Amino acid sequence: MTRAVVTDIEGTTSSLSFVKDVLFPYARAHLPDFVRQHSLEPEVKALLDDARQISGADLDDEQLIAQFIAWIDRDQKITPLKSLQGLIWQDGYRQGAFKGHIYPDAAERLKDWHARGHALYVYSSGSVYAQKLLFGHSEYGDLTPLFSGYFDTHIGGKRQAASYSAIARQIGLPAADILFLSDIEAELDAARAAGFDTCWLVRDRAVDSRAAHRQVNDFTAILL
Ligand SMILES: CSCCC(=O)C(=O)COP(=O)(O)O
Ligand SMILES: [Mg+2]
Repeated sequence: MTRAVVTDIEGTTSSLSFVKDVLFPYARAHLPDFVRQHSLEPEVKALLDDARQISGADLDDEQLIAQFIAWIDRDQKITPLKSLQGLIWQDGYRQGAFKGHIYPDAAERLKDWHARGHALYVYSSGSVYAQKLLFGHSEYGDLTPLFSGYFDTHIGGKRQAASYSAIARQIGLPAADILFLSDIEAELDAARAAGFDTCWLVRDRAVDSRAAHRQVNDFTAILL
C-alpha cells in the first residue's frame, strides 16, 4: 500500500524546458554579479569554500565564477552550485521574472493525494531551498503546504540506492510503502534497489509496457 510519494521535479512534476531554458540560463546570467556582491556573506562564503574544495584548486572569485559556469553548462549536480542557484532564483521568483512550472496533471493529483492522506515529499538535485521556491511560486499558487518534506543531494546522489534508504529512514516508513516518481531510469533503478515502488514518467513518447519500471505519460495514470 502506498503511504507516501517521493517525486522528482525536472521532467516529472515540471518540464525539462522550464529548468533548462528558464532557470539555468537565469542563474548563469546572474551568477557572476551575485558572487561578486555577496561573496563575503557567511552563507555564500561557505558555498564558495565548498565549491573551491570540490574543484581541488585554490581559485579566486573570478576563477570560481568560471568554474560555476562550466558546471552549469555541463549540468553537473554539484551541491554548492545547486545551493547557489537557489539563492539566485529567489530574486527571479520574487521579481516575477518567472513562475514555477508544474504540469496541470501533477498539480491536480498532488492536491488529491494530499487531501486523501498520502504524505508527499520531493527529492531533486535542485537544493531544498530551490524546491520550496519552485512550488511556493508555482503557476498554481503556493503548493508547499502539500509537502511533508524535501530532500536534495545533501542526502546523496539520485542514482545511489543508499540515498533512498536514508530518505525512507527519515520519512519513517518501510521503503515498500513509498512510491518514487521520476523520468530517469537510473534514479528509478536506485530507488527500487532500496525497496521503493517506482513509476517512470515519460511525457514525450508512448509508454513501453516492457520497460523496467511501470511507465505513465502523466500523473492521472498513477492510481494510489
Ligand atoms: C529545484 S528546481 C531546479 C531543478 C534543478 O536544479 C535540477 O538540477 C533538476 O534536478 P532534478 O533532480 O529535479 O531532475
Ligand atoms: Mg528528473
